[in-house]
Amino acid sequence: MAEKNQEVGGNVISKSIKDEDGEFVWEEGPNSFQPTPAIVKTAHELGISSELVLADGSLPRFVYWSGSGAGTKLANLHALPTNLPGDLLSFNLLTWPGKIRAGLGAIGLIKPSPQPPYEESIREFVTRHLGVETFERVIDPFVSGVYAGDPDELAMNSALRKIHRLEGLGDFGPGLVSGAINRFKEIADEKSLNPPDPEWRTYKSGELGSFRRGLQTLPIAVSKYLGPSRVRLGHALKSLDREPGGMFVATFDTEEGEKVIKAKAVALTSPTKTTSKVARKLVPEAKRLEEVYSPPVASVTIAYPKSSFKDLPGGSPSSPLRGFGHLLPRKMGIRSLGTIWSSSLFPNRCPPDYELLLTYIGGARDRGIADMSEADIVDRVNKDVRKVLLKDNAPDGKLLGCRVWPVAIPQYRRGHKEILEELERGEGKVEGLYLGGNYRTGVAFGDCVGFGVEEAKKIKEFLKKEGKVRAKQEA
Ligand SMILES: Cc1cc2nc3c(=O)[nH]c(=O)nc-3n(C[C@H](O)[C@H](O)[C@H](O)COP(=O)(O)OP(=O)(O)OC[C@H]3O[C@@H](n4cnc5c(N)ncnc54)[C@H](O)[C@@H]3O)c2cc1C
Ligand SMILES: C=Cc1c2[nH]c(c1C)Cc1[nH]c(c(CCC(=O)O)c1C)Cc1[nH]c(c(C)c1CCC(=O)O)Cc1[nH]c(c(C)c1C=C)C2
Repeated sequence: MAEKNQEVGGNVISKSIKDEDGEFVWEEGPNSFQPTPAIVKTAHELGISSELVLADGSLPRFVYWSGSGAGTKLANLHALPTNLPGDLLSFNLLTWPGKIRAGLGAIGLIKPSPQPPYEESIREFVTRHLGVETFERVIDPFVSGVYAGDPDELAMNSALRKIHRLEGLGDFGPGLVSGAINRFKEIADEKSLNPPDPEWRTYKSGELGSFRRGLQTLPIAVSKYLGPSRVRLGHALKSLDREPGGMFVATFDTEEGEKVIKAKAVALTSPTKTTSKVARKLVPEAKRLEEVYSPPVASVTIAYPKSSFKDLPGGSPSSPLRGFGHLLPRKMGIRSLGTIWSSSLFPNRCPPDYELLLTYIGGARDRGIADMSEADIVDRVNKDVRKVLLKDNAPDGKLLGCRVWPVAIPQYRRGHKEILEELERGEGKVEGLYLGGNYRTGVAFGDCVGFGVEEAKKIKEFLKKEGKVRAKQEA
């Protein structure tokens, strides 16, 4: 394995410090994952199952919405429904007309207008099915909370493809609910065909995962398993060729100068910019990866004393935060995208007198974040957190980390599907080359792990076949 940086994990970076107040553990990239069989299996095989921590799936995801028709809620925080349809009665982020429009659209009693003859954006699809209000108050913040994206640019069939599929999946009507019922049946069938191994850590649907010392535990465990001789840090791939005999020739820039490594198979999981440059000699279609845009996002972690918090839904003075976090719809005019309530999600992330918050700011609709100084970003985040969660007289919090990701999350925009289809055709012509990475696998941490596990099986098969062919040739 070769990696440009001096540590493994890519954008999965977990940090900790101990100071006079106690210990703080935080994330500078992703904060959690939805558990999948591939993650719990990998954790089991690496011997880190006991490090897995699972957050209660019922912790609410809040949306901040003040004024214009929403019912009142403590601190203007509205919990998104987790139990359908039960939670819908108390769900007052939407007005009654908004709820009725969404409900009738979802069950197909308001027939959605036909799909347009071009790739639809998320805004177009959702508005067609569920109405404008659901888009602005629920889906707009959701898109921030997954892609830091622009719902006018993201293509529904690529960015939210599982939901997009529901449109054609239903047996009894055009609504998404009809499709969802069939999808639930498919999921149940898939589960019964591939039951989890009883030795793997079990999890319930809706729970969120991490590791006791943060997400980076997983890539660190992989690199320990491989051992130092097979993990080459500080190796920046600059070109990839192939010898006439079939061996790949990878050339790296390192601190000690240029190094060349030869291999029978190569899995290239670098971000689009690098893959586009390095792979295009062997796969000309990789040039199109230049078109994939990844906006800047900054992550800011600040700890505040528990006494600083307002009265919040589900909170108490000894435990003011109870939830996953809150998202900020663009209509609210608050610059930050949302805040993860890290210490409410996972245990021991900070000393008992504190709460730990991770705020993301920037994204496709706020590209200017890349040009701001860290001090200005932190100042903005502090003001935004104060507005939603803190008492007016709360003292400044303890800043733990601010990291600007200039190229954060690939946007699955219109045309993305076609770029990937071309890439797949090109890749298919170069035996032994495997292209991965979050521009292709899905952006979720779990998607990346799942794709990696499946690709590893293919590579193993390829090397086995290759070994047999060579042995035959040599005999
Ligand atoms: C701020 C942020 C928050 C997120 N939050 C979540 C979340 O809460 N939950 C979730 O599921 N997902 C989240 N994600 C998404 C998820 O973390 C990523 O999609 C996933 O981790 C990407 O993995 P990757 O291996 O494809 O890419 P990366 O992690 O970017 O890895 C690519 C690697 O390639 C290396 N590299 C680059 N160029 C070269 C070269 N020339 N030679 C050698 N190596 C090179 C890089 O150094 C890097 O290590 C978040 C992402 C970001 C940025
Ligand atoms: C506000 C910015 C961001 C926050 N998280 C991310 C960004 C850009 C990145 C991200 N978050 C999730 C995923 C994985 C998606 C998946 O398919 O599993 C990614 C790439 C998970 C996620 N986060 C939120 C939701 C609703 C989801 C989907 C799955 C789930 O419900 O768990 C909500 C959320 N994200 C952020 C905040 C502040 C937030 C608040 C409720 C931050």
